[in-house]
Formats: sequence, C-alpha cells, structure tokens
Amino acid sequence: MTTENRTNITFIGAGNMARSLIAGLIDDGASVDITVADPSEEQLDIIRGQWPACITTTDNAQAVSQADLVVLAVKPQIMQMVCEALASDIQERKPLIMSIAAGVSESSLNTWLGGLLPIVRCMPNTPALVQSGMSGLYANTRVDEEQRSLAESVMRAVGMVLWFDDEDMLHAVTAVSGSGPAYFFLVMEAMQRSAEGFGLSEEEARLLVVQTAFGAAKLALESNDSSAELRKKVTSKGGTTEAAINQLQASGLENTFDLALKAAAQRSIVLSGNKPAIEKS
Ligand SMILES: NC(=O)C1=CN([C@@H]2O[C@H](COP(=O)(O)OP(=O)(O)OC[C@H]3O[C@@H](n4cnc5c(N)ncnc54)[C@H](O)[C@@H]3O)[C@@H](O)[C@H]2O)C=CC1
Ligand SMILES: O=C(O)[C@@H]1CCC=N1
Repeated sequence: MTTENRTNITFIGAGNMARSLIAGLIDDGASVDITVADPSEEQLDIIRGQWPACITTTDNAQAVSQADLVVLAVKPQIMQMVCEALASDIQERKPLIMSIAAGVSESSLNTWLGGLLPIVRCMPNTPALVQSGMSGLYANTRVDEEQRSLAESVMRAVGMVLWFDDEDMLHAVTAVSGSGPAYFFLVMEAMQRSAEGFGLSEEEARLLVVQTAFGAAKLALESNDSSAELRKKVTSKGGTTEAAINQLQASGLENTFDLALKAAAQRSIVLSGNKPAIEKS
C-alpha cells in the first residue's frame, strides 16, 4: 500500500479484459493508482483516451516496480515469456500476483516468476465491462488475508465473485462463466436472424432479443425459482413456447450445450498441461 492507503495496481497487457477491469475499478471510485503496460502503443492509446489518470508504458519491468498487485492480462500462449522476463523485478518486491489467463496453473506462474510468490488465479468474463461480471478465484497458500481481500475487491468492482479451494475447478468456471457470454451472444445472434426473417427491422429485432435476454437473466437472478421452473411458467400447454421448446429439444440442444462446455473445459485443461479432477469423474 502507498502512504495515502492507495493501492498500486499494475496491468501487464491492455487488452479487452484488462480494459474491462480498469473500467470497473475507475467507475467504482476505488482508491487505486493504475499502471498499464503493453508493447502496443495503439492499445495504450485506448487506455490514455479513456482513462487519462492511468500511467501507461511499454516497459513491463518499469510497470511492476511500485506495484502492490500485478494483474497478468496477456494471452496464455505468451504468459511464460512475459513472466520469465519479469521474474527478477517481481522477486525484488514480491507483490501479489493475479493472473486472469485461461488454463495457466498457479505452479507454472510461480515457477516462471522465480518462486515463493502469493498468487491468485482468477477467471473473469467480459460483462465485467458493465460491472456485471462473474469471476472464479483461487488463492495459493502464500496469499494472506489482506491480499485475498485486495484480489476480491478488484473483482467485486466489476461484478460477483466465487472463491474455490480446488484450483482444478477453474476449468469448470472457464467453461461456464468465462466463455459463457459467447454462448448467450450466439443464441442472441440466432434469434436476431430469425426475428429479421419475420420482417422485423434490425433495430426492432435487436431490442426484442436483447431486452428479453436481459429480462430473463434478471428474473432468474432475483427469483427463488429454478431456471426449469421459470421456463415452465412461460410454457402454456399446447401453446407457442411449447412448440419452440419441443423443436429445440428434438434437435438436441441440451446435449449440444453439454458437449460445448466439455470442449471448453478440455481446452482449458490442455492449455494448463495437466490432468485435473474434473476430467477424472
Ligand atoms: N476475453 C475474455 O472473455 C476473457 C479472457 N480471459 C483471459 O484474459 C487474458 C487476456 O485476454 P484478452 O484481454 O481477451 O486478450 P487481448 O488480446 O484483448 O489482450 C492481450 C493484450 O496483451 C498485450 N500484449 C502482448 N504481448 C505483451 C507483452 N509482452 N507484455 C504485455 N502485454 C502484451 C497485447 O498487445 C494485448 O493488448 C487471456 O489470458 C485470456 O485467457 C479471461 C476471461 C475472459
Ligand atoms: O476464449 C478464451 O480462451 C478466453 C477465456 C475465457 C473467455 N475467453
């Protein structure tokens, strides 16, 4: 922490997810000073344009020199190279490390960064951009209570948080909520195309589809009913919804979703290079 009790947070990588988190932290009025490092001036220009108070640099090592928390927000494929290049600077200060990369294990991060570090792995999702994110978190044993609450407060600024004691469960979180927004967007795309096929304009179709998706999600969040019970309440016997649901079920929707989520979890397992419990069951 700095003397004024402000927290120095450094983002390594200024892409979509980093921007979602920065937006949430700034909108939330969090007491933080943010530094962002990225080799792309184009990416840094977006940060400077949207949040002039952020310090930006193309030098990762310089960016971590004052950090209390380093958020690793680069693609999994380059994480090893980025971490190894930062190891000596990180070892000097030993800040809390938070990685948002899919499928990169805590033990790999710890090894690449020189060892004995407090590390939180986090799997957020893009609705963090509108402070409606869902994040799964896992902390290693070197993370103390203060660091745990720092990591949680960053992610709470952009949505809801669930902690897991078993790191392997982050494969499931990745498959469900990390990648999940894309599944709903695909359903919305399909509904929009079909709506336009009825002769509705693009704007009319978009409003009907998106507001319906929002309303369904809000109702599911606020209701005590399960999704199955809420669905039954829309479905009149012999009515229009039943006709649609019968069609969706006949074409194997539930099985397709099951296979899709398993493919996402499997990809997360492959990226991490190990065999977690979720695969053994
Ligand atoms: N997009 C999503 O929905 C989610 C992504 N994630 C994870 O977040 C991480 C970032 O993903 P996105 O933001 O979508 O990717 P992105 O491609 O938008 O951002 C990655 C950023 O890293 C920068 N970069 C490249 N080399 C660098 C280096 N050597 N040092 C510093 N920065 C470097 C790139 O210029 C780019 O700005 C990934 O590990 C991904 O697995 C996690 C949850 C959801
Ligand atoms: O597709 C990906 O690999 C990342 C992780 C979860 C969402 N996007």
